[in-house]
Amino acid sequence: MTERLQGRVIAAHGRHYTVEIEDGTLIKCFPRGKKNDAAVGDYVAISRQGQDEGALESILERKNLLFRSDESRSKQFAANVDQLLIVIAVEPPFSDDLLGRSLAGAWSADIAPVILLNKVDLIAGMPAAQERLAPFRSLGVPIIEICARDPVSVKSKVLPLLKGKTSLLLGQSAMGKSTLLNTLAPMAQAATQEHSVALGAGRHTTTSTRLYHLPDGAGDLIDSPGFQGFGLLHLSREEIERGFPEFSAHREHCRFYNCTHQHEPGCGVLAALARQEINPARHALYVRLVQAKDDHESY
Ligand SMILES: Nc1nc2c(ncn2[C@@H]2O[C@H](COP(=O)(O)OP(=O)(O)OP(=O)(O)O)[C@@H](O)[C@H]2O)c(=O)[nH]1
Ligand SMILES: [Zn+2]
Repeated sequence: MTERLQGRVIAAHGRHYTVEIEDGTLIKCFPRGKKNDAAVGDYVAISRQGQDEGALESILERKNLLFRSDESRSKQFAANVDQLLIVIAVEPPFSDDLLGRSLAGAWSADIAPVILLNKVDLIAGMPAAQERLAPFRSLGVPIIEICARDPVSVKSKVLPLLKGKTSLLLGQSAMGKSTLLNTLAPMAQAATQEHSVALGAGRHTTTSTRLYHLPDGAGDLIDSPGFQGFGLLHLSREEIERGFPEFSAHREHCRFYNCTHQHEPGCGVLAALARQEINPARHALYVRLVQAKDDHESY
């Protein structure tokens, strides 16, 4: 007898998925057919076969789907995300490019980004970090200062943001993402190590994407491996443009309806750039993303 159920994908390991059903039971599911390409966070219909195995029958409608990319391809990795938490640190220096890409990726998928500035106990580095964050602050992105090692700081500043939401945690290596996750969800620690690779000296790094429930119903958190890109190659130019909300008021002044804001005469965005109302680094990132997409498509 097979039983039809619905659940949520909480982990993906190559060809099989861990699906959590309503009563909390974890069911190991294999996709039926080839096109059931589910991502962590997906709500799915399954048919249970035995106590803890089943087949993934279909993916229920998604609110959004995020991709990650390397040089050669984009791969979907998280679905139904309400909020993107981007962990950066006072030290080592974070990448402006990656931060800008993460923000563009979030906005293009209609996800609210929040920057978590970690290691604020390293006070000597604070002025420089604040200066580098100024352009992002002026875009209106909330910047929360934390010390991931300190449970008091994490509980008072991060927990309130998470209630009732699925948040995706993203961070370059060494920013303190694992430390934050372990402070937020102590039970996640064991799981992290189980799904991780030892790097020597007892250090572990995340190798697969996983959804954790925070204690006391505080929210759901998706952790993913350190990232190089934010899967922006699959976006259309219009979607990339949505990743730059500060362009939208100026775009209305473009002479051509299909203006790409790179070289066109009468471009409202370029005019705003010339008046220093748009940050040059942000416009340069936009151009890089559009050109990378064009190169990718003609490849
Ligand atoms: N001073 C200080 N150091 C911290 C803080 N949070 C994390 N660290 C240290 O920063 C280093 C990197 O932290 P991790 O949590 O391993 O970083 P990660 O971002 O998960 O990095 P990967 O595992 O490479 O993905 C470790 O040595 C931590 O002890 C903090 O709030 N203050
Ligand atoms: Zn334009």
